[in-house]
Amino acid sequence: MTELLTSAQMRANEHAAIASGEVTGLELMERAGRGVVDAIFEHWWTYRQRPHRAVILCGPGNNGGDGYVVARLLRDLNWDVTVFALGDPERLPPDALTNYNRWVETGRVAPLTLANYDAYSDAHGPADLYIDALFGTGITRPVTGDAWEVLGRLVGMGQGMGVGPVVAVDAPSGLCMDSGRLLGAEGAYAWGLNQFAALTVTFDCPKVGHYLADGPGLCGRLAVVDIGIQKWRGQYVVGKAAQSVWLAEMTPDDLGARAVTLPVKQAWHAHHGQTHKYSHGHAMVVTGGEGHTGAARLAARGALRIGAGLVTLAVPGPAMPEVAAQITAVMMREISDARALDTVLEDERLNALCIGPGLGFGPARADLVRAVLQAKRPTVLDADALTLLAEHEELRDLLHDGCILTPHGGEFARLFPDIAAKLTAPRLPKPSDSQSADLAAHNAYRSALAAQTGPAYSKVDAVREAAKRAGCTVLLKGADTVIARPEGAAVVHAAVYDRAAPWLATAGSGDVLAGIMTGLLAMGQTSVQAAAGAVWMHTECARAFGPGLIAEDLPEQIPTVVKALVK
Ligand SMILES: NC(=O)C1=CN([C@@H]2O[C@H](COP(=O)(O)OP(=O)(O)OC[C@H]3O[C@@H](n4cnc5c(N)ncnc54)[C@H](O)[C@@H]3O)[C@@H](O)[C@H]2O)[C@@H](O)CC1
Ligand SMILES: [K+]
Repeated sequence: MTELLTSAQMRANEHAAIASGEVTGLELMERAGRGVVDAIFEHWWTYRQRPHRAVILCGPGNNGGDGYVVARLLRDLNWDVTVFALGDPERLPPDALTNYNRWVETGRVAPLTLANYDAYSDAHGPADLYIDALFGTGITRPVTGDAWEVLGRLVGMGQGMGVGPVVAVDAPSGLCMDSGRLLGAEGAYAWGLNQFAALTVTFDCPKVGHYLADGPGLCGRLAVVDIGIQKWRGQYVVGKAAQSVWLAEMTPDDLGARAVTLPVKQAWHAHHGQTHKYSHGHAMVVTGGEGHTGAARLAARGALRIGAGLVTLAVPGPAMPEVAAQITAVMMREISDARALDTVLEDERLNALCIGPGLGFGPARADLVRAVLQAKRPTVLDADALTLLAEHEELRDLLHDGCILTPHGGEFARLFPDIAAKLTAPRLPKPSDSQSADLAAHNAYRSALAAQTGPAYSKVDAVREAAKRAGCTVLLKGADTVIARPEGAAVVHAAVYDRAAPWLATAGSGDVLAGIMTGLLAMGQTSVQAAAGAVWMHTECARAFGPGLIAEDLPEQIPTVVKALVK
């Protein structure tokens, strides 16, 4: 799996590399700048054919330093390059200053002001390429003033004829690379979340913020450039597992994805190498009442298709005919109440449980959740079970290490309202109209904005906090799904960039996900393996099917995806 780094981890890697004496900061900056140019040429072959006109925005730190390297390399290829610099270039850090000095030997730099930028644009019209090298991992507070306004001018670039795209160096400026949240809430830039960079070129490893929240929308596409510092990765080992964030991913030739796909592979091979159906586990999915069994049936199908040896639906008596009419390989047991469920769960061979899809509400359903939790098996709690957990504190007290909670945003907010509030709160609320109209109030807002420092609270922070409180694995769904353990290990699964599958948002899709996860638990995977493997498989199935997908199609794609995986 690919590790996703935070800004602090990236800085630590860079320091370790430079401290080793094997490489200098200046060399790293040169590699970074060259990597950006190479990535641009790889994405737009026309730029390789003849020189074009570029506008480069350079910031006050090393991200700006990368920008000066790019400026020089493009100019060496006879490009017409205009650089706007934020702040006093003489105060740049040493490596960036060296590259600034090299650039000004022959190039020019204009101060980055809105007036200068607009005057240039009026005189020359749109450029062929815009490079945002204002801020990278060193961003500590919202971008304000003219720099923010000029970033707003870049929104939508690349979308008209003859208007060049934006390439972001390391990240779109203002993006918090730990949370994927744009620091700063108002203005054209903040509203152009899906129309900013066409390409973002980052270094060594992708960062967490490239995959969460606003990150993918702002970044456009993501290219990762190797600057030769892999061997210093992970020098920040104190409490490493608890700080690490991994990307759940997989391409056929992507060995990095093994940790996620291996559970699926191992389980699959084990499935074929052994003969007894009980050795592949026995999953039980609890259904809702009459007319509400579809969701649990979908989950059961997912569990069976992924490879659980046996899958049984626990069904209330009156719903038995309805279920019987619609299942074949899945079995069913009558469970009229919690006592009956207790009795059935005395069978230790039932080694993974799923409750919630279509379950319904009320005391009798809460009792079923209690029975499931008291059985202390690896358990997926989804949908209505999550709402019941939110309503009943005594049920939450029964959560154990083998549980996986799989909330979507709304369910998460019901379960962990205070944590959800931190996640959704703007770092500063938008000013009211009257505040905006009042200059003094507006300026006060501006200074409060500028005074905010540090990375924004992220979805990873939130899910880690929730997992710690719940004492079990928590998976918060979304285009950016985050899975976290109580001790802090986290996996991000992002159905973004090349893996976007918006048609996965269809009724019953979550039920299948819960079922695949339960199947993997039955097959002996740990909760993180099962959660990460299931969410990856779920998206792959959607991608394999394509648009037009309905939830029933998902389990039926599993064999195709697994076949490709184990080939
Ligand atoms: N870490 C690494 O291994 C490498 C980093 N490189 C580049 O260096 C960048 C990081 O450089 P820095 O740490 O200098 O950080 P940045 O260049 O991202 O920005 C830091 C500067 O901006 C100021 N600043 C932060 N927020 C601001 C705001 N809202 N308004 C105005 N000023 C603000 C800081 O006070 C500081 O002067 C990376 O993003 C990358 O582009 C590359 O050169 C190569 C290697
Ligand atoms: K940038």
